[in-house]
Amino acid sequence: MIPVYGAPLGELGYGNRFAPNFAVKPALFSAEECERLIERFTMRQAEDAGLVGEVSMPDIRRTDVIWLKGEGADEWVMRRMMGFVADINREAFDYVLGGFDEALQLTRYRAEERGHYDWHSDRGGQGFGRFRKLTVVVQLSIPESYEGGMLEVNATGREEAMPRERGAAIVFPSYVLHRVTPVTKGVRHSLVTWVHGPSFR
Ligand SMILES: O=C(O)CCC(=O)C(=O)O
Ligand SMILES: [Fe+2]
Repeated sequence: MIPVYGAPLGELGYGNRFAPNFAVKPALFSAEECERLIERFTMRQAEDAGLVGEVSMPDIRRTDVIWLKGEGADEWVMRRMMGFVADINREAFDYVLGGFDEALQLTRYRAEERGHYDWHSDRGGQGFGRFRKLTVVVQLSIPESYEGGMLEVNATGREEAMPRERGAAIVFPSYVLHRVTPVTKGVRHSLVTWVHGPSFR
């Protein structure tokens, strides 16, 4: 049973006992796997598989990103995500999903630049951004190794802090507002995946 946070409402007649605002799966990735992904930032000059990008909208967002295509040496990451999303969607969200139409994002937030990402929704924008239905964030860093950098979601008009445990996956509908507060000490890393599909109906 996948733990689902956000009150289960019981059977209300729509065939979905949970319909959660978000869900959390502890330890989707092991400590070693998180470390392996974080290392990509130190190897980045040698990268040829991953696309490397800097994001410049510093008021809204101050992060470094590396894009993983989920192929070759990174295929295991995509496989883990696909299996997990299939399970959590079946158990909790029950959305009609199509696929993983964008690269996976490795994100780094550094205290020295007050790394952060202000309130936003992942839906909209261009291309496949309009078809995002679920967002999955994996906490890659050791919680004690950084301060600030809280992932918060606001699905109901109330801000809720997400767990920080290393390897935990947090899933929410991509339209839900969320943010990462400024990192004030150390570095926070995350892995972000979007799942796409046809419009809600
Ligand atoms: O790093 C995170 O926890 C969230 C990142 C995010 O919201 C995004 O890249 O859209
Ligand atoms: Fe986001």
